[in-house]
Amino acid sequence: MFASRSLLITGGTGSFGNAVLKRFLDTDIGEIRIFSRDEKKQDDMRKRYNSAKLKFYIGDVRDQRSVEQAMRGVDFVFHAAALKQVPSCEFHPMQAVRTNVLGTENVLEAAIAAGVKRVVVLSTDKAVYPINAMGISKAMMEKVMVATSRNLEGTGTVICGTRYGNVMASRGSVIPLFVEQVLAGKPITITDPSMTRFMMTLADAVDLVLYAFTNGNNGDIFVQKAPAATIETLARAVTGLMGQPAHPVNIIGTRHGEKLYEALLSREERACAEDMGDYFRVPADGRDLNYGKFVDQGEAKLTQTTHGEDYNSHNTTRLDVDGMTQLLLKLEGMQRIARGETTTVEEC
Ligand SMILES: O=c1ccn([C@@H]2O[C@H](COP(=O)(O)OP(=O)(O)O[C@H]3O[C@H](CO)[C@H](O)[C@H](O)[C@H]3O)[C@@H](O)[C@H]2O)c(=O)[nH]1
Repeated sequence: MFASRSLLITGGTGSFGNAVLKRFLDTDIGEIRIFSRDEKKQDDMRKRYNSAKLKFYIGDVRDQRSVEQAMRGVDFVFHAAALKQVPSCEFHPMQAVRTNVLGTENVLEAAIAAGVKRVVVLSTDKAVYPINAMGISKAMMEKVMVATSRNLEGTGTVICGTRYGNVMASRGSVIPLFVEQVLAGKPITITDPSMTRFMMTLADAVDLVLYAFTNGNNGDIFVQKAPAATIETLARAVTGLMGQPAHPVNIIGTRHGEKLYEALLSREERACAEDMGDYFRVPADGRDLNYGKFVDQGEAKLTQTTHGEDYNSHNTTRLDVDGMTQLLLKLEGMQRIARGETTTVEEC
């Protein structure tokens, strides 16, 4: 399937890029291009993988020329470059617009011009009913992807997207923080014990992108059906695994820009989504530039949304402490923590 093909990963030095790489390096893929701003991380990757298939491109999705240069001769693109931190986007919303919205436009335009066959853009549950600048910019990114996809007839390029929830133990996230707090003998800081989050492993995130890559039509957005847990359950599972079930807890309150629960599908999308087993597919709501569906045509399916529910971390399968513990044990870092062999749990 990939024989002699070229794959470009924007933001490829991050944990997602590394996880995708590991999946692809042993296939018959011709080359994998890592595109990012970070020369130090690129150098680390070059040494770590020591593979002739890997090619490194210093650039920024904001810089159209750097994107165009990296795109020449590419067959497939995974667009992971983004500003993902809620607080920094909240303070610098235009930076989120530049990277997440305009940067995505640059990537899509360059991909179409270079005749790339398939592009998958990565989004987040925070783009659904967004309340913070990171989520709003990702929601706009999705709109740019869908609008661009309507114009692709005759180009041979297919672009689609994925949304995922919290990737467990990603850098700077709550699981490594809880582990650190337990090891330092400090109380665990819980925002709101009843807050829920979808729980996905990095491997799940890669599977989802590969599913979209294989099955996506123009403008589709894919989400994975994922379980969720309350933060209280998560904290209990972490402390239990570390042999400290009675570790003290400090309730600190909800942080700015944060929701009680996240949604992977809005009510309106859920009414139109196709159930693909482990995944939902949200098709683009118009395949051409006829605005009728937005102006003077209705759709019976959408009427259901009056009564329907979104797909969110409060109404999906709920993990109890045992279930959460089993999921945590899928992470190698967490297995080592449970055995007392290491002090760091971060993925990659
Ligand atoms: O000290 C803390 C910190 C966090 N939390 C809670 O733990 C959950 C997860 O928090 P994270 O900071 O791990 O994750 P966020 O949901 O805030 O956002 C994360 O997931 C996003 C995707 O949805 C982006 O990838 C983002 O960069 C990443 O930080 C939240 O309910 C939060 O309230 C606590 O209880 N105590």
